[in-house]
Amino acid sequence: MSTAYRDFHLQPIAGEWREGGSERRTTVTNPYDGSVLLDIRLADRSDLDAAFLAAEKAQAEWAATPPAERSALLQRVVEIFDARKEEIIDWLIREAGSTRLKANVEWGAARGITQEAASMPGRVHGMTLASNVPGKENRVYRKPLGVVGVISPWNFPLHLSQRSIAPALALGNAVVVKPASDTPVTGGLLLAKIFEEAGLPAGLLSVVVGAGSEIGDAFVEHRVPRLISFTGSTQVGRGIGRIASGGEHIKKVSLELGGNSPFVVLDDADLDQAVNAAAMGKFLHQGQICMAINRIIVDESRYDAFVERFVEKVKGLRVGDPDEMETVVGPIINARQREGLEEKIATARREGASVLLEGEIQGQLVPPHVFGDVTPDMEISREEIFGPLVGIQKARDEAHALELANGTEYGLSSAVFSGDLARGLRFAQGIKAGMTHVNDMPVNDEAHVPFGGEKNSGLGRFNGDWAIEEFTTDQWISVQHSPRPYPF
Ligand SMILES: NC(=O)C1=CN([C@@H]2O[C@H](COP(=O)(O)OP(=O)(O)OC[C@H]3O[C@@H](n4cnc5c(N)ncnc54)[C@H](O)[C@@H]3O)[C@@H](O)[C@H]2O)C=CC1
Ligand SMILES: O=C(O)c1ccc(O)c(O)c1
Repeated sequence: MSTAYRDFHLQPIAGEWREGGSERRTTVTNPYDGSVLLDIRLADRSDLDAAFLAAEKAQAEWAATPPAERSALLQRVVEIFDARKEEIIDWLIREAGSTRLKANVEWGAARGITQEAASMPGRVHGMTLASNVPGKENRVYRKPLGVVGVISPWNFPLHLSQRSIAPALALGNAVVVKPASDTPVTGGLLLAKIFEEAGLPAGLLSVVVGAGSEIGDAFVEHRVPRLISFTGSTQVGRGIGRIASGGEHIKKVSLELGGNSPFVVLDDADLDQAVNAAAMGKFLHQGQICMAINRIIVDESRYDAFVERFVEKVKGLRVGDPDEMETVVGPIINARQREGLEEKIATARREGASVLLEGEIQGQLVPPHVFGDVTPDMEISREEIFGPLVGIQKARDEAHALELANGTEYGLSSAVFSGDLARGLRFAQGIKAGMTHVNDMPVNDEAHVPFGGEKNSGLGRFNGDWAIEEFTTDQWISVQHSPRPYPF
């Protein structure tokens, strides 16, 4: 059994593990018990420069590596995920406040996208196209972008970094990652250790642990990255989109942003199935998932029955120590997020929502709160909650339910329950979102299926062929086989 990884106070920058150069340090704590996990000196702009320049230097040789060699390396990463599963899960519990249940889900998602990425090197294809110019042959070469900058959030830190890192490397790119300050280990440092153990050549993967406010803009503005793959809030994503597409060094940008998932229960839904899906889709990871249910919309004919069964189900959810298998609702990641949830609870009450379920907040543990008689203009409907709170709205009929479902700036994930699958599919096709699930919760992600949002939930798609599109680019090369006559 390999010894557990250590020295996470150091960062893998330009092929060496070293202390950051900033004057600033950050202390990473366990959100459940407040214990200090590590103290790390942050990276500064010179670290950022070194990381990007080393990536640029190493990338050309990596891109020329035979696809089978790149696939084999990703396969070794999968094997290390298996060998170190308990170590990875333990870090997700201690650093990200994941329940053991969620940590297993996240380990599986990150392993799954790594396995999918291992198949990508052999799936890249160019094409030849006939030409209208006599004697010309048109060739389209599909090439890696070069260096990819990845910025990831704290909620599913391992998977939301890996779903960019693994495909980008598999396709011949080099990568520099900036994880969220709350989760530097599971958001990047742990993955760097795994790729290093798998034999990834030095310089191809750097992790810069720094405050978004200190190195964030410099990261996006830098000359080297050809794509910024960002996952995070819509607010931050807007700024990144502006710099990437409008700064001195224009580059591609992929934005996976906030969500406000509607969970619609039509009048012919199986209520028990809907209640179970709603509980899981709302309270997994204490609701800190971009796809999590943000609004429950129930046909008024089923509202009372749904509320009664849902509240009864949620009352039984275990809140507490994330390390225990039975725990469903663990800690909120930090004080700022918890305070935001306290404000959302107060605002829901002030705006007239009825309290169907509440509980005492203890430390970072916020028990499930359920509000009834919610209207679309209330903050708890309009804004992303990102916590274990939910409001339930009444729909007059199917058309009103669809109007409510589409009535926000977001369009990431969504769900609809109906006893008639054709009806459910028709309803789903009317929802303006990147992802919709009929008779299931909106929290779904499969490594070969396109993941992403519409409207203010972002731009681009992850997974499968969509990742190949995202992390490569086309070059048209024409070959003039016979002299071309020009008019002058
Ligand atoms: N669409 C999706 O797939 C997902 C979206 N999210 C969204 O992320 C949010 C929660 O995660 P947070 O980490 O709090 O989001 P955030 O937007 O505050 O931070 C995300 C990342 O951006 C970095 N950052 C902050 N300011 C920056 C700047 N000026 N330049 C460059 N980087 C900067 C942060 O350090 C972090 O690494 C929620 O809104 C959630 O909906 C979270 C997970 C997945
Ligand atoms: O955005 C998220 O929170 C999130 C969580 C889990 C996933 O598998 C995913 O693709 C996104």
